[in-house]
Amino acid sequence: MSRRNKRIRPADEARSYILSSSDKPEFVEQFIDRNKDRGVIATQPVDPGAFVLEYRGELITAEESRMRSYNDLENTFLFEYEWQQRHWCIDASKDDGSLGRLCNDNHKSPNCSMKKIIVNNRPHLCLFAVKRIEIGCEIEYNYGDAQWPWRNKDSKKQVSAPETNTSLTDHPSHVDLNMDDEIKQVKN
Ligand SMILES: C[S@@+](CC[C@H](N)C(=O)[O-])C[C@H]1O[C@@H](n2cnc3c(N)ncnc32)[C@H](O)[C@@H]1O
Repeated sequence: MSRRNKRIRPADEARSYILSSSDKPEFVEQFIDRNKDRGVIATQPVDPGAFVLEYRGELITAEESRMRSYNDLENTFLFEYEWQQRHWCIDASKDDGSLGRLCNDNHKSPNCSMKKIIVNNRPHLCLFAVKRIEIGCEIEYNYGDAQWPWRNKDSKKQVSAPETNTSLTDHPSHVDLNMDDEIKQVKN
């Protein structure tokens, strides 16, 4: 008798967490350091390709996001992307207790990447592992090409003091207009 592979497909797992608006219990929020403040840590090993977390927030058009007023810190919780020839934004500026919005930037060797995943004809953003992630490792992805101040070693001190940090203004949000990994969800 052939053994059935019961491992859930990453896209199906993503869909089920999207629909239940919940996070996988094997990830936890943790204080990282003075510069990053909070981040997200794996409490179980994660296989390459596995679904990690949804970047949950309010789905609005990019035009709408430009009409709203955000402070510099809130701006870093906006993620702009393209879907069906339109520009969209996930506004995760409100702290809803979800973990995806707390994952920090790593443009050199991220362990996750962001993908669009379409559920009930709405584009969601989810993090998937690009390599094995060991217990205790921080979940990190590449915020995109903007000149984020923490990427410049000289601006380290400035980033650690958000109230005086005005350098984010020129780079208001994560922008990934070329994200080509789209997972179309067809299962209902
Ligand atoms: C989307 S939030 C991530 C969650 C944030 N760490 C928190 O505690 O709310 C983006 C902010 O995290 C910090 N951050 C993200 N990646 C960082 C990094 N690699 N180094 C230093 N700070 C980082 C910056 O302050 C940035 O404004």
